[in-house]
Amino acid sequence: MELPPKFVERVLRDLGTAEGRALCGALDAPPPVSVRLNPAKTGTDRLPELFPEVLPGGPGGAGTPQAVSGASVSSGASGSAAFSGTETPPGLPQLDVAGRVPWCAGGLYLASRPQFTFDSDFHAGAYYVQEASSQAVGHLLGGAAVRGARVLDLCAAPGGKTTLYASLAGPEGLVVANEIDRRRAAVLADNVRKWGTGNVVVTTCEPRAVCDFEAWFDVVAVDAPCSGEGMFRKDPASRAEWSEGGVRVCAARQEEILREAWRALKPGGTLLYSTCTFNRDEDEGVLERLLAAVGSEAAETEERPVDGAWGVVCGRVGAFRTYRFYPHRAVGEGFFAAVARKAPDAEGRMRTPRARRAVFAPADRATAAELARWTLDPGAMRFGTVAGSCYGWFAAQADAVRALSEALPAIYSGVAFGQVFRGVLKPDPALAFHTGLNRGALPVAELDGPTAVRYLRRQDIPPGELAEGMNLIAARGRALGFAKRIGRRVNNLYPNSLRIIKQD
Ligand SMILES: C[S@@+](CC[C@H](N)C(=O)[O-])C[C@H]1O[C@@H](n2cnc3c(N)ncnc32)[C@H](O)[C@@H]1O
Repeated sequence: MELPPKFVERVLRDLGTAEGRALCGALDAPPPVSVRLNPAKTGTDRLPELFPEVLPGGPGGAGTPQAVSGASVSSGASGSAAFSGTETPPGLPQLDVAGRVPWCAGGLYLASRPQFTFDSDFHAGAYYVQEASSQAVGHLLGGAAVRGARVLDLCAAPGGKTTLYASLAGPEGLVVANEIDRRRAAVLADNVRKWGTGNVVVTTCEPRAVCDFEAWFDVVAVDAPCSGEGMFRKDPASRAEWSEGGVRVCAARQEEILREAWRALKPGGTLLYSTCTFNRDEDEGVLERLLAAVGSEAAETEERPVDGAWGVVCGRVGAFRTYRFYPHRAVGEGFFAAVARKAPDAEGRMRTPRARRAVFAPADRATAAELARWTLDPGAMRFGTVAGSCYGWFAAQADAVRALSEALPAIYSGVAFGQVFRGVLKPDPALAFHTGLNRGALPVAELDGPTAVRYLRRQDIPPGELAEGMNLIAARGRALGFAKRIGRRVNNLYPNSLRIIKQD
């Protein structure tokens, strides 16, 4: 499928012939494959800080950016330790690593595309398959600055960025991941469960409804639905869907979403706007129109260091710093991101919408004691029940989760523990993925690779390694779910909705 002629015409006009041709050429080249490790499940946190100047052996190599007419290529701090890009991170021997994603700790380029479907670590939430440019959002938000923050991810499915924010926010923070499309929201909730951080609420509603939580969030991220020009390489079918009219429709929708996002942001909070498209109308144009609406003095600049070797094209729109990832310059798909802070003295009083219904009931003492047995840090959690199932939420944000869940359609929050019958927990599959699960609460059965795939297919597995009763099922030490042995029989409790159906 050819690139849309109108797109090519525009790119050559906007970027100049040489640059425009380089971009179009890159869109016809094979895409790099990248993943982002889950620090709570792979020990990435024990690796050195990862901003090398050159990607050793990375696909295409980061190279040194050339001058771009009409745009500045910033060179900021080049970061710290050099490391070998061929070094394999601990615990993931099956991934053939070709280099580090320089702007994201835990981001890895792979030398080839493995069959993720048959990798138990993929199902354990040990990593997320995420294109590299998108992984920059953590760095652009200031990385560690997100710890303990209340983050709204307004257009969140399938959850690539949500899981990154969840890792950064930690147990003191909270990520509200909203997705307007219910089916996509269900996939988002699955990915959130697998990531296992326990600090996410998944809602499914229009941006306006979430943003009625005015001046509530320290960070609002809008990864807007867009015309997807940056996906022309990874998803060639998207070329057929593109049109100039589509660009205009997207730009109008983005403007609306961004205005809502601004309402939800606390004065002093950070807004991150991103798209996977290249055109000005959906990128800089949307920011210009936001600033015209809210007043340019309502936004302040937040600077982020960008290493010249990354190949990112930096610019500005008023207070917004902008970052363009072109596939012929940076190793990743096309991506645009912009960051600014709402001025601390900007208008905005915190407003919490009224509860529509009571959702949570407190857990009684015996139930709470049983749930506490299953978690490593019960003191940090608050337990309750929702429609007869037990949940745990980190105490630091439990009141916020309650307020959100009572006013919005929330489809998942915190950690689903399961149901308690006669004082004993029948664990929910989500509890296996929770990084705070106390493995001392039950026997752990470690499966070999082929048996793990049988388990993930929800097929029968031999009772060999299992103790009588409930077992946590793991492969390579990473939890996948639960199974119950009754004599010679094993009840495979892996959820039907998650099971592998693909044939070898
Ligand atoms: C670029 S995708 C988000 C990708 C996601 N942030 C990630 O990293 O995995 C944009 C999302 O916006 C949603 N969307 C579509 N129309 C919308 C609207 N009018 N308001 C809010 N979100 C919308 C789409 O369903 C889609 O899931």
